[in-house]
Amino acid sequence: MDLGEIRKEIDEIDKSLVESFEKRLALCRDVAEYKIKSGMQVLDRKREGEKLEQVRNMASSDFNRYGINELFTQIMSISRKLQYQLLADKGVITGLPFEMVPNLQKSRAKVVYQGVEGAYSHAAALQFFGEKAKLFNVKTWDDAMKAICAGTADFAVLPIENSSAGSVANVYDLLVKFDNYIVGETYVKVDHVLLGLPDAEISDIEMVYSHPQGLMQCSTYLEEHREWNTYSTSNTALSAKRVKEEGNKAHAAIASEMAGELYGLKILDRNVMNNRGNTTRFIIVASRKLYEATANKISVCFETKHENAALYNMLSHLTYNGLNMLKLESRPITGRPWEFRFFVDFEGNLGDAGVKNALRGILEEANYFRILGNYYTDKGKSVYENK
Ligand SMILES: C=C(O[C@@H]1C=C(C(=O)O)C=C[C@H]1O)C(=O)O
Repeated sequence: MDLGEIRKEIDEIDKSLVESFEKRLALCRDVAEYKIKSGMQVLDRKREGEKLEQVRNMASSDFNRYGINELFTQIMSISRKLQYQLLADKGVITGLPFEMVPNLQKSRAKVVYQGVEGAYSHAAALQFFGEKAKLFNVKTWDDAMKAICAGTADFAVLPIENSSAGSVANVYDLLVKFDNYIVGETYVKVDHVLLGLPDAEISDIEMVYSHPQGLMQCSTYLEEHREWNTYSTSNTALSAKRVKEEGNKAHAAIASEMAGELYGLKILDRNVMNNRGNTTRFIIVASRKLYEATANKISVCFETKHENAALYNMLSHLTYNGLNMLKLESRPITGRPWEFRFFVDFEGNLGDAGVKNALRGILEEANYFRILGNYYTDKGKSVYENK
């Protein structure tokens, strides 16, 4: 047979596939009407499982069985998405339990950060809230979360990821542990320096203190000085404070220039980071479900069934609704070895129809689901363009 003729035959088959697909979707619309009236859920796992088995059995080879399984998984997923849209149009999917506010009340807010004065979290809090806010610090990130739950602070400022060391895993876990919400974010340029006592020289150094993230972000520099011991502290600024208090010329800290000034230390070396564009993204967390009208980024967290294509199917809700994913993170679920909880950031506002539709789909199909917040991002432009 000639190629042109084979393709003509394929075109005929595709035409009938499209016709059948459209007929099938029209029936799914009827199913949606039925579900709206009866209050039934869109997803029916049992029916889908039986359907897949039925169509797999119709195929004539293992290769085709696999293909048919994949094809029908997608067809049913599209059918569900159509139904969610219809439910949204009919007002069955109502607004989300988040309150839109014109702006966050920043200027006189009570703001908590972890660490001591001079820490990068302190710089982030100042950058986001300005000088008029009432800032205070606590020992741990957990304490910061508790402060907003208790109402002693309106907002907490927590580091969530660094451009070279990656995600701050514990903060992701705290977002699940506490019923608090992300209402903003801010990017801080992290310019680490090596700090020592005023009379110390670089040749005196034997021990370097810093937060584990600080040590990680300067790993190449520290590799060049293998003779130095490193010691983790709970905060970069605290490591500077410790060098000052110990008064030992052999001790140095990796921290910010601001921390060096605050604790009267000398800069022994600059540009000690692996990456000069080193930046940390901080989230602003509150106990209320608020979002600003200008919010353009959504963070959610979900758990899926531990089965083939589970994550792929969840993320297809974003694809199908034209939503751009910004980040995917996973964290182990305590007590369930090798099972993971996923954190997804994507672009959008909770008022957008596409966003509501995607969230509805994920909500129905996930084992666990939470919207962590909707907030404004400039994607770090303020840092990269101004400095
Ligand atoms: C169409 C339905 O809704 C969903 C989609 C299905 C499909 O496309 O075959 C099957 C089950 C449901 O998850 C239905 O309930 O029959």
